[in-house]
Amino acid sequence: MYSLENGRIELEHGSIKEGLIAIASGKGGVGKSTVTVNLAVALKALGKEVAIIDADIHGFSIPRIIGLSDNPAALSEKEIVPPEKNGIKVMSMGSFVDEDKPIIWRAPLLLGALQQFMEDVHWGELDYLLLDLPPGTGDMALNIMQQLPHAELLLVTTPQITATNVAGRIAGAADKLNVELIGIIENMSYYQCVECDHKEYIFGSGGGKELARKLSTELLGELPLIPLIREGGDKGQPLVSSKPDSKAAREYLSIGKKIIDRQKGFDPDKKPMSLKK
Ligand SMILES: Nc1ncnc2c1ncn2[C@@H]1O[C@H](COP(=O)(O)OP(=O)(O)OP(=O)(O)O)[C@@H](O)[C@H]1O
Repeated sequence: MYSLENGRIELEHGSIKEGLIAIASGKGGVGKSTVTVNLAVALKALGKEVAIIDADIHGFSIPRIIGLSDNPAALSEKEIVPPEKNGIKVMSMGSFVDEDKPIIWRAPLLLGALQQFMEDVHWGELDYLLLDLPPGTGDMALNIMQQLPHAELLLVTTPQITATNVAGRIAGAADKLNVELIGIIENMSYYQCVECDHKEYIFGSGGGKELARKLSTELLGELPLIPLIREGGDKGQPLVSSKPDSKAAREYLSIGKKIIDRQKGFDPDKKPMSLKK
């Protein structure tokens, strides 16, 4: 599917220098796709070349959140040019897998689509490739991690105890697959009143911190629950690009910096697998 040379991932039509990051959550609706897009925009603002693969089989929402309307272009059967928005290349498996099909029929197609994306897409020279995983500890998320042994895991959770418990489970499964955990992003940490700035901890507090402690990893940031983030996602104008000076955008930039600062090469002893097409 890819090879490793001089500490970077070499693809058929490009390379990844700094990170192949799988973004996961224990359950749906915690804001994983919203976080993926805003983090990508933050990394781009910090000077990195970034691309996203939308592999969330339960709803391919990345194109909507980033505001992408273009489709990939096929140069030939084995060469695909990805569409771009805000300088970020995006490939959504939704363009290749019929969204009306029940999930059990979509799932097997996804691994084939993932291999095709890694091999046939003109990614160019990337610093980061972010992968929006299906939520939960289902086979899909684990299968994808198994295919991409150099992917590292970034967990998104809300502070709620039920969310952090299931998020912990996916981290445990990743650990068994020898996938490294980068850290935890707590989303919807608190609601901040636009009138008086008062913070309300709607889903409780401290869940992300506690999970990070349990998993011996870092809590990379705590993002507020604010209408601006939801509106940005609905309009296809991610907050980090439309309101870069907002407190939430600055939190995303701080998370992006932490990810960049921890940069280390890809482990040459891990071997990628190829699937039969
Ligand atoms: N911090 C936030 N503040 C306000 N709204 C948010 C925030 N994060 C996400 N949302 C909103 O919550 C909803 C769910 O977000 P999103 O689709 O990103 O979740 P998800 O975890 O990817 O869900 P799934 O995996 O089930 O598709 C969306 O309407 C999104 O705009």
